[in-house]
Amino acid sequence: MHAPTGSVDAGAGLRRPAIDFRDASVRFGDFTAMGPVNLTVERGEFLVIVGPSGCGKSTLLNLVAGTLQPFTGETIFNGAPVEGLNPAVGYITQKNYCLPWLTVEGNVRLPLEFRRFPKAQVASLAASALERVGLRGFEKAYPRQLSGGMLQRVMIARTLVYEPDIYLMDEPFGSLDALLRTKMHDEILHLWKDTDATFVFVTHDLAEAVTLADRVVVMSGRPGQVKLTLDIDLPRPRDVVDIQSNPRFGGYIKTLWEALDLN
Ligand SMILES: Nc1ncnc2c1ncn2[C@@H]1O[C@H](COP(=O)(O)OP(=O)(O)OP(=O)(O)O)[C@@H](O)[C@H]1O
Repeated sequence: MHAPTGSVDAGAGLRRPAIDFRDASVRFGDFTAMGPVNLTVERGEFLVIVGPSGCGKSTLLNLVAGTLQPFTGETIFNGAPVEGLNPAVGYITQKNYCLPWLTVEGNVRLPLEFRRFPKAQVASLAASALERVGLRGFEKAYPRQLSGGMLQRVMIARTLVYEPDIYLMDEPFGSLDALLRTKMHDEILHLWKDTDATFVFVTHDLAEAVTLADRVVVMSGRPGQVKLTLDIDLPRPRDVVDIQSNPRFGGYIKTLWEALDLN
């Protein structure tokens, strides 16, 4: 489903951004949960969002997925407003949404079967997705037989298998231990490098944000608005351990911490 990176808007001669939030706000009843937000996400960008609990980070992702509609403004995705569920989105959270009665392979095949891919293609794409996340040999295992990290890899395989234009990741590694999380950072950076897709990643972990991001957005308290956007000018490809000793790493964390202003 990837549009080629570097694709050109024939009319304007401009590259279209992946997402453009224009004065987007969300209400639940009388209560404004988020916004208004104005934010552009470039194609192929790795954008990380941080902000206090309840400020509307997941809500922002839900606008892109089309599971919510804005109360004011609009969400433009690949040049058109999001109306209804957005099939070009891959959504990964920390929850395990594997179907327990299906094998690992059965879970990874699901999105392709929903999309009515030809049978032969389903088998080969599922095999290659499982290979990419290091789960070859576990095709016939059931979710209950897997560790937390392996389950998270199944969720990633189940997403990358249909090549979404955009990965929405809502604290995907929040439930993993620190060592495994570091390993997953390495894997996610490889995945990002190997695709043309855009990544929007929500976290509460500032080191995770700086390790992964091209740009970090700090949201204010509820109703969350964009308080700061910070370019992370650290070299790529990144070694997820070595990068932490880069002299700029700590400075970025301090800037983000001060912008969060949680006191
Ligand atoms: N379906 C809903 N109905 C009513 N209120 C909601 C609904 N979904 C979210 N909210 C409220 O909207 C606000 C923003 O929620 P959201 O989950 O987007 O925040 P968040 O920044 O992702 O939070 P956290 O960091 O704790 O995950 C919260 O106050 C939440 O309680």
